[in-house]
Amino acid sequence: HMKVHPDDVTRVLNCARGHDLMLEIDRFYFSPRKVEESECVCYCLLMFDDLGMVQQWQLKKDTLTRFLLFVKKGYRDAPYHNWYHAFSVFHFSYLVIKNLHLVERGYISSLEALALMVSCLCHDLDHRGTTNSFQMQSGTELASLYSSEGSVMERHHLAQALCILNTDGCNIFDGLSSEQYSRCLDLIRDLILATDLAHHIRLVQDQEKMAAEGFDFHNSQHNQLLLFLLMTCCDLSDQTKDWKVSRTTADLVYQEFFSQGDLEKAMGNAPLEMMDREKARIPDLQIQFLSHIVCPVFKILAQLFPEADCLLQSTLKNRHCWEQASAFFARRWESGHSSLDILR
Ligand SMILES: Cc1nc2ccc(C(=O)NCC(C)C)cc2n2c(-c3cc(OC(C)(C)C)ccc3Cl)nnc12
Ligand SMILES: [Mg+2]
Ligand SMILES: [Zn+2]
Repeated sequence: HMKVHPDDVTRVLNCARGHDLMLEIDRFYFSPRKVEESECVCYCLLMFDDLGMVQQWQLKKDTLTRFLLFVKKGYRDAPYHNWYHAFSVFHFSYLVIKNLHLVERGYISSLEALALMVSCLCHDLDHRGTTNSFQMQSGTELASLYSSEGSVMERHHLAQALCILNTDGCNIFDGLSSEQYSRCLDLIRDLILATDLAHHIRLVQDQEKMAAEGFDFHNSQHNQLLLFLLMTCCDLSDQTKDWKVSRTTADLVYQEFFSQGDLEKAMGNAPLEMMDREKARIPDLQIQFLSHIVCPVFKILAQLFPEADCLLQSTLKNRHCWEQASAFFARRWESGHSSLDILR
């Protein structure tokens, strides 16, 4: 099983001591993928501390450090679904909590903010770079464990998160009351399961209705819909950064998709066009993904929080870039070139 060396904990704690947050790390345009891998865990500590979470929830720094190191080790080196994805999703939860003043304004409780941050860190633990339908079609061991309930990968990510929390010296919630502890685990369960795309698609109309009506602080359903919306926004946050980040991320996602497509072909199954490196037209697929999934989500966020309008604008700008790339790509595609190198 995974192991974390005590020297690793000491090294991170020394790095965090007297270290102040990197300039502008708390701005929406900051890209967490710029942080050195060896400094990520230290920055997680600093972000928890910056939001007053360490103080408020009596988080012990060595326990939190050990937990973070286990989470980091719990990710595989898939092209996209790796530790850097988890770190960047976590960083975005820090950004929205801090910049939209979600707790001070009473949109979410401090416990919900803590659960959101921890869920972001753990939400894709031990991802293999393949989709839920791939698990089912190829009858993986995860499918045999979870396929009857659906959300196969998300149930595995949750199981891995609970396993780390139950590892000696990693229970960051041992300063919470038993009632707060069970509430926090319920939230983490709901939030990680909410990262299943199918779950999001079922909820998005209710989230749009909530944004149109205006957030009702006395409606617990609005509180829950907002938490799921925030989770999805964090999971998609690369698309709110500049074009280079947005395009690079798409590259990584399609590396995973095309590897899955190759596997499916080798198994005699026909992959989705999106997963078939011979057929997929990435710019057009990205225009669809941004139009149908990404921009609608950040439109809802911007309707609820005017400060978030810059995020919506970034996703629209990135979609425009893909539209220009698509026109250019179509011309090159016709003349036999197929890689994204033309966009470099
Ligand atoms: C750049 C980028 N392109 C993507 C292109 C297509 C798809 C895809 O699954 N299309 C299937 C059809 C039915 C829509 C996802 C993409 N994607 C994600 C992503 C989001 C996820 O789910 C949430 C977060 C709940 C939306 C889950 C998994 C992933 Cl990989 N993250 N970045 C990307
Ligand atoms: Mg996921
Ligand atoms: Zn994710």
